[in-house]
Amino acid sequence: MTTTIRNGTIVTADLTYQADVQIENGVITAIGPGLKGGRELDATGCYIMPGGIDPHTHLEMPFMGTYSADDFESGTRAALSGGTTMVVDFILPGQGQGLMDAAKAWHNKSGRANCDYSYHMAITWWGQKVWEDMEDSVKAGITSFKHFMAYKGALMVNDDEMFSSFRRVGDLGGVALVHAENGDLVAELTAKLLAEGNTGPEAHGYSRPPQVEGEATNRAIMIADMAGVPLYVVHTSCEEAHEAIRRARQAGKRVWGEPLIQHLTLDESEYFHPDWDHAARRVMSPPFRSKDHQASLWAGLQSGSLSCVATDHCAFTTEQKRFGLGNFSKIPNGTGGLEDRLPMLWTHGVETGRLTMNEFVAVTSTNIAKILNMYPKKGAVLVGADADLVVLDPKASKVITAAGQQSAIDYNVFEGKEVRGLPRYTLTRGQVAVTEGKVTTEEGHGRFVGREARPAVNRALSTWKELTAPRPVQRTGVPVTGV
Ligand SMILES: NC(=O)NCCC(=O)O
Ligand SMILES: [Zn+2]
Ligand SMILES: [Zn+2]
Repeated sequence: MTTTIRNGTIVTADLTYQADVQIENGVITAIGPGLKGGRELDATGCYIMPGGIDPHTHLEMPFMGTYSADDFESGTRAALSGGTTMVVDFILPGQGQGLMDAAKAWHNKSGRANCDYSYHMAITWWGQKVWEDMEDSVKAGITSFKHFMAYKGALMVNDDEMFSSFRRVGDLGGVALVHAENGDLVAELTAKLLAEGNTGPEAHGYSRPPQVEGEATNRAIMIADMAGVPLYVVHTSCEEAHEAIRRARQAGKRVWGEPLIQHLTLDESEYFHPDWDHAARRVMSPPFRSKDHQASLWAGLQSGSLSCVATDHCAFTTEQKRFGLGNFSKIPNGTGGLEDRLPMLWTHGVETGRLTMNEFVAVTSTNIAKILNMYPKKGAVLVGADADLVVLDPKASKVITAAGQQSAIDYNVFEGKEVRGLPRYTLTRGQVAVTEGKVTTEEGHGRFVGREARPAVNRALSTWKELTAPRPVQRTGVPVTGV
């Protein structure tokens, strides 16, 4: 099956130029002027870009006594509808559960995916079995390992466990990920707020101030440095965390930060809304911050100290959010955004002049493809790359509404926002899944993308560690005192 995208402008992370793109059997086979043949898609006035890659989703995730409402079918349908052609979801082993056992459960769920997907493995407990399974995980193509420094009593791991795990990840050539919030302090602050009668969703933000994120981000960076492992910090939401990442990068450490589209465009005032449901629907961790923090995140994307824009798509219905009526700490944490990430970033990033089009591609697709070692199969418009593409129409606009979305939930945190930069077409491995808002996804079309370990970075880090490791000084002429 041949498809040709004609008359468009190709925009990648480093180039902008006019050319047609030809696709055979899901792969880009030719790029150049005057291509013809097969099914022809007109891209006049549009940009042909690598499809978005969302490195942070939780589809059908067991969490806080329930499951997130979007599964791999509705979640990836929402993704494609908004121009995202790949998601990376988190496998969450239960306490005492083997990593590969949990991976099997995730593979069972993801069989319904409409677009390609990959996984990060969460380290939710520590022991010999986990240490052993981590190698099997890497052999199975799951080479990034997430550590929750928050959610005490549930997913949280302690510093000693994190240090052991980070060293193992380093030895295996993987990447360590962290949810960086100080879980002990969050638990203390939560108990105090509840005891003082602060039970509403606005207290969620007070329970997780920027200091708990800044402290944990800095701690994770230092532990990763000692372990000799590259570190990816998920959902960086505030200047304190960004500052730690910026400083680490300037000092030569291999650290990346990931702001979310929600933190870039929504602020803490949402939690003070008089409607409890409105506020609770926006409860996520870290919480929305002040506009000063937003400015810091935008500056990070502009300067390159922050690398990827994700969603942390973890959507709960209003009914699920109401588990926390009378106690904010029981509101399931998470918001949606898969369908809206690209148009929101285009509108608030490219249209405002904060980002160039090429930077837009870098932070929505190419950077994470490189970090997770799947470039140029993903994240590229190159001959031989998978034809995961978005033909983005910069003039097409819509107003975001829950009624018009693919996600299974009954609201949208971006409700009422007007956006531009919509897909004229979204292609997943060459298959057209979206045509000007009409969604024609195929359940089960998505394939698992296994990733090789990336030992080069880790080898560089461990070579430096080895060179600078403590050594006894060999002295002469000093009397030996024996034991
Ligand atoms: N972010 C959030 O509130 N929910 C999803 C789980 C996580 O990433 O912490
Ligand atoms: Zn998290
Ligand atoms: Zn998450």
